[in-house]
Amino acid sequence: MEKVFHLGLTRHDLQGATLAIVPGDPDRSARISTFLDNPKCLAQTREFHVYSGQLNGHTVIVCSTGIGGPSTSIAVEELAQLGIDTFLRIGTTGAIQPHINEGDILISQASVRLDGASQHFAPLSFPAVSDFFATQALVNACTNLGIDFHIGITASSDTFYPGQERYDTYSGYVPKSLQGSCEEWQKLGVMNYEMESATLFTMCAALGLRAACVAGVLVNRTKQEIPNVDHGKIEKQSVAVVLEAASLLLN
Ligand SMILES: O=P(O)(O)O[C@H]1O[C@H](CO)[C@@H](O)[C@H]1O
Ligand SMILES: O=c1cc[nH]c(=O)[nH]1
Repeated sequence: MEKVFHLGLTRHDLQGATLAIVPGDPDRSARISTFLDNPKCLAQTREFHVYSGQLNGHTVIVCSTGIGGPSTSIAVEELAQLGIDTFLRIGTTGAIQPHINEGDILISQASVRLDGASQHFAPLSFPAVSDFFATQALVNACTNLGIDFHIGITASSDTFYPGQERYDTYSGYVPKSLQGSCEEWQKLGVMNYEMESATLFTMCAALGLRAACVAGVLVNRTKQEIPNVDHGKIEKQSVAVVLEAASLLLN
């Protein structure tokens, strides 16, 4: 059986799994796996930390994507070759609407394509839209767990600094084309910034795969730039949501 290029795994290793939970952070992969029965580390290569485990008797994969579209596209392409057709991203994010609080849960219905990788899958006129049923599962998961959430549009950028209009303390430089972009997204009702959903949604929609995205808010950028929150607490809630959504989709 053929191994895929980066993950170095075969279909046999995934034991028939069809659903993957995809965080950005490799360490989050390991933490999520501890909530599965019989967790097993399948691979740790570059930013891709891959685990398998059982959720209500179904095999589930957890695979970190690293930061940004290019590595996300590799993880998704290779997991799809191994039999995965459903991708649930669990991330962290920065809110840009004043009514969204730190610690809130955001579900991305669709994303503004501020990335480059998605254009390798479909032209910019093609929407970065989540899968309706996978997103509905995230909504139902929040309802079942009694967790409040916001659902809406996410701006998904290749860069953390200029693409999210951050004026860093080194150069303070954001190119003209991105100056004022945050205010524009705010006016258009965009909830937040993160860095993978545009690639994930576009490529999955283009390739006939299902994708959804949930994120915990680390910072509200209308109030401050540097997070001052308990990351563990925020992660705990979003992990609970993604695991419940995975259970709903698998049953
Ligand atoms: O916490 P993760 O899943 O990595 O998500 C967010 O955090 C990273 C930036 O700090 C980007 O990957 C962004 O999308
Ligand atoms: O503001 C933020 C916070 C987390 N991740 C992002 O991409 N942006």
